[in-house]
Amino acid sequence: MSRMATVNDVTESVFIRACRRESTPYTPVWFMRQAGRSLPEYRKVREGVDMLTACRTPELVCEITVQPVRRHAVDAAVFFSDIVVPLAAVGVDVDIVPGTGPVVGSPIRTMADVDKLRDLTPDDVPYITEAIGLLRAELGGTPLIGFAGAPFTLASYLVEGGPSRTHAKTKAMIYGAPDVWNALCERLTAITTTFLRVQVDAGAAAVQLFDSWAGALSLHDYLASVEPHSARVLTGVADLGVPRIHFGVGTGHLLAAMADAGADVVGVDWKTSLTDAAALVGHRALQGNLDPCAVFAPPPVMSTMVRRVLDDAEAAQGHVFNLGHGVLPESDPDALTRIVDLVHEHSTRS
Ligand SMILES: Cc1c2[nH]c(c1CCC(=O)O)Cc1[nH]c(c(CCC(=O)O)c1C)Cc1[nH]c(c(CCC(=O)O)c1C)Cc1[nH]c(c(C)c1CCC(=O)O)C2
Repeated sequence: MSRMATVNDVTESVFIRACRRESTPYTPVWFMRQAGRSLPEYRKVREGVDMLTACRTPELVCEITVQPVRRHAVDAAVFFSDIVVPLAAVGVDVDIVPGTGPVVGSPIRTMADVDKLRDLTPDDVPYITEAIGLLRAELGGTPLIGFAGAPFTLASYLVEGGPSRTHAKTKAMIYGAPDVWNALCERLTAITTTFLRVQVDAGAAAVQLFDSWAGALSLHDYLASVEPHSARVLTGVADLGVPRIHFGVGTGHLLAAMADAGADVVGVDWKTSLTDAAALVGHRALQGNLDPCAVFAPPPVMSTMVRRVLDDAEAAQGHVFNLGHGVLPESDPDALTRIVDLVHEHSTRS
């Protein structure tokens, strides 16, 4: 089968094969936030266009998504969008403030607030389908990763009203108003599931569920109040047959639970070694986990750090190389290109 595959068959690409834990000629690599402010060509096309407008402009989304593929020769593209795009599409008053992140005009605190949150339908996001259509033609054999925010990470922005270090108001809702919390997460689960399905239906070859802030929760709270909702999202897209990546930051204590939630690939930040992660997640591929600050290391040190991640990943069957979190805006893009080359060179199997 695979020998018959053409180079344009994304389902047989190195990235998708690694997600499925099949043999690959080398370790595939992409970077979270590879499209973004680290690239001068990104800053140029974003001039005078606010983030949410950019996300709703298919030609711009297509160009920005392809930029890092062109420049770094990464093994996958990640759809240029944001986790709050589906929330804005159902009428939530949310804006993305440069240097801050998502800010919500009327935070959700009560059941009446939750009741105002309506369901997403594919007709709410025609620009997503259109952008992915353009990308399929543009990307050829390079797989496109679609993504969405997991219920907890989305809820945190909605409840806090913006970014939060402690997630105090969100945890107060979990502890003090579990009925409101669960109702909110049920709505977000439906929105997120639809948003992922729209992306796969349009041609995304894999999906990543970002529960970026789940690491702020104890294992007990995660299992009791968050994991069931994320699991419903992941099982809600299982029939689509594309690899599902589940990622969070600071989740060393949650990796087994995040794998059990229904992930094919578990994303790991830089604080947990892939050797330790492999022991926790069982029969799943791993994604990660170079420190995003490795780009600031002198070249020989950076090279050693890349090798260490590849060595640690030998404990896992199936490895997608990535950073442990997103590309920092101040990263030198040439350092990112070097990382791609190093990963390919060091992992080439004869
Ligand atoms: C928590 C979260 C958000 N958005 C996202 C997450 C989960 C991933 C993570 O943990 O980093 C997801 C996201 N946001 C963006 C992508 C693009 C795809 C990629 O290249 O990875 C992805 C995957 C574009 C973006 N989303 C955002 C930018 C920067 C805005 C700009 O370039 O003007 C980009 C490229 C804005 C955004 N949106 C959000 C934040 C925290 C910020 C940064 C605010 C800032 O520092 O200015 C919320």
